[in-house]
Amino acid sequence: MKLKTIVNNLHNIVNIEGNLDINIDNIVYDSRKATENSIFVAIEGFKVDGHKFIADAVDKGAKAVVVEKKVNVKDDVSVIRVNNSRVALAQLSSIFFKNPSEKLDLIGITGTNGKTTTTYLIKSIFEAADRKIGLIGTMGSIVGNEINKTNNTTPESLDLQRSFRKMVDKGLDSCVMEISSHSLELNRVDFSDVNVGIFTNLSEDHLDFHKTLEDYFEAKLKLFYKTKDYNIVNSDDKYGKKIIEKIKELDTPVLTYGIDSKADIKATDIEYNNNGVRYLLNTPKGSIKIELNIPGKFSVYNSLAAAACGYAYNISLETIKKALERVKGVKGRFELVPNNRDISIIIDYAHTPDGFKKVLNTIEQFAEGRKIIVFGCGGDRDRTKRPKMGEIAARYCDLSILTTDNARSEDPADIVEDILVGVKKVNGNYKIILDRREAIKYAIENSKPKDVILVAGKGHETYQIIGDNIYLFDERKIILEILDEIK
Ligand SMILES: CC(=O)N[C@H]1[C@@H](OP(=O)(O)OP(=O)(O)OC[C@H]2O[C@@H](n3ccc(=O)[nH]c3=O)[C@H](O)[C@@H]2O)O[C@H](CO)[C@@H](O)[C@@H]1O[C@H](C)C(=O)N[C@@H](C)C(=O)N[C@H](CCC(=O)O)C(=O)O
Ligand SMILES: Nc1ncnc2c1ncn2[C@@H]1O[C@H](COP(=O)(O)OP(=O)(O)OP(=O)(O)O)[C@@H](O)[C@H]1O
Repeated sequence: MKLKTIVNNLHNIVNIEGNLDINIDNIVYDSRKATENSIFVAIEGFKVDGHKFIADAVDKGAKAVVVEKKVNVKDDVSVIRVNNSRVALAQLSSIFFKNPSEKLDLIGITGTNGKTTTTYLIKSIFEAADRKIGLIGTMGSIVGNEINKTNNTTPESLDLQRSFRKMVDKGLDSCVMEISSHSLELNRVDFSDVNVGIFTNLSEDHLDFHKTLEDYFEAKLKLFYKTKDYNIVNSDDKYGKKIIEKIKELDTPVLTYGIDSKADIKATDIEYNNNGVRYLLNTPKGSIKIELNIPGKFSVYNSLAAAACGYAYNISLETIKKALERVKGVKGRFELVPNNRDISIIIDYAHTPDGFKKVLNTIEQFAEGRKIIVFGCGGDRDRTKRPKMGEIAARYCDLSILTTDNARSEDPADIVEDILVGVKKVNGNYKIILDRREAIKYAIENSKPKDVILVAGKGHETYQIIGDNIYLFDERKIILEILDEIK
């Protein structure tokens, strides 16, 4: 594609120097990935300034650079100066890949908890309706049978547009994706043509990045001003109510869902058990019984959001029912590990105070024995949530075993100290075992029949990040190994 074709439509240009009549074969935002005839977009990041790597990108063959600052480059390199490199990257990428999101029904889900699960439920509903749908989120991107790991829950705009292009080329007609608050703040989904926006809930998380809960809310809110066809909002959630109030003047219609509030899509007659939930799904077009194979009230919410999305696309209630009922759960989300000790061992990705409350509430609905939790908190991430998670664990559980999560550059013992503040506040019963494998082993060895052990925080992840090293740590395999060792 000619550079001028890309640049002519670019917003926010401050200045252009150099030849635009050149061919561009690639766009990169990481100099290390620059190739012959590429455009390098220099981003001032949180850790380093991409402008420092312009010479590196040019050495590797970049013929144009997009910058925010004045720079000196070789004469044969074109320089496009813009107001905001991240926004420019999003637009360049969309143009370069020929606006692929316009050819997809794009459904974006935002919220603190439930995004991943809801994407999988929607995928199931669309597939049951014979739609061809791709998925992008924490567990990677799925295009047909191909699953690719992604660096972020919501990838950088360039990677996102490339995935959309792939979906269109492979004949998919829709895509469901998680839209993190970071991605909304950092313009990763700018120039993506979003049809439906879904809000699950909002509670404390990521306060290292957003600073206040209000900023976090404002970031999430942006999604609902981008959508064309529907906004689907949880009307039981305090922030969901705020969103409904704010967006009611927009042309995009709002569909609400909930259990306790007046909602368009509503669950009634709910019955919980340790394997799932039954409820009556009520919609403006009628009601139908749902038997979900994922336990907990939060699963009712996630399935209501997914059902509302199916409803928005005119998918029949029978199809929605069939699709929801065939989902057996998502890896690492309330995943039960089979054992013959008559205990329940649950692996769950809950890693926020709200996630903890929800998952422990669910356990309380069926637990007959003691409740034991094994968990740590991530290093180099929001520290404010550590004592809160400690307090919640100690309030709900008979024993909290404090251990290591992805400690990253922090000392695991320091992280545990932060958690301990909350545990001690409510005089919780605790034990510290920093080695996560040993912590899990202790929990299992010291359990009695009917006890419930929740191993929280890592969910689907199969590794542990300690310092700069990534160690293999597949919790489900490790639990099975331990069960074998101690049988
Ligand atoms: C805080 C944050 O969001 N950071 C994101 C940001 O990185 P950054 O701005 O810090 O980048 P940097 O390392 O300073 O580098 C600046 C620029 O120089 C470039 N560079 C760097 C080195 C070099 O040799 N050459 C070069 O060109 C880099 O490619 C980059 O373009 O831009 C990168 C590229 O898009 C992201 O991968 C990175 O996400 C990091 C990995 C991250 O941890 N993000 C988290 C906080 C995040 O976004 N999480 C949400 C999910 C949250 C949830 O719901 O759980 C998500 O959507 O993933
Ligand atoms: N609707 C919900 N409300 C509260 N907690 C939930 C909800 N859905 C799931 N959870 C809890 O949060 C954990 C994470 O769920 P899920 O991965 O679906 O959320 P997410 O929004 O994708 O989170 P992340 O982006 O951090 O992966 C689950 O394992 C469960 O314990």
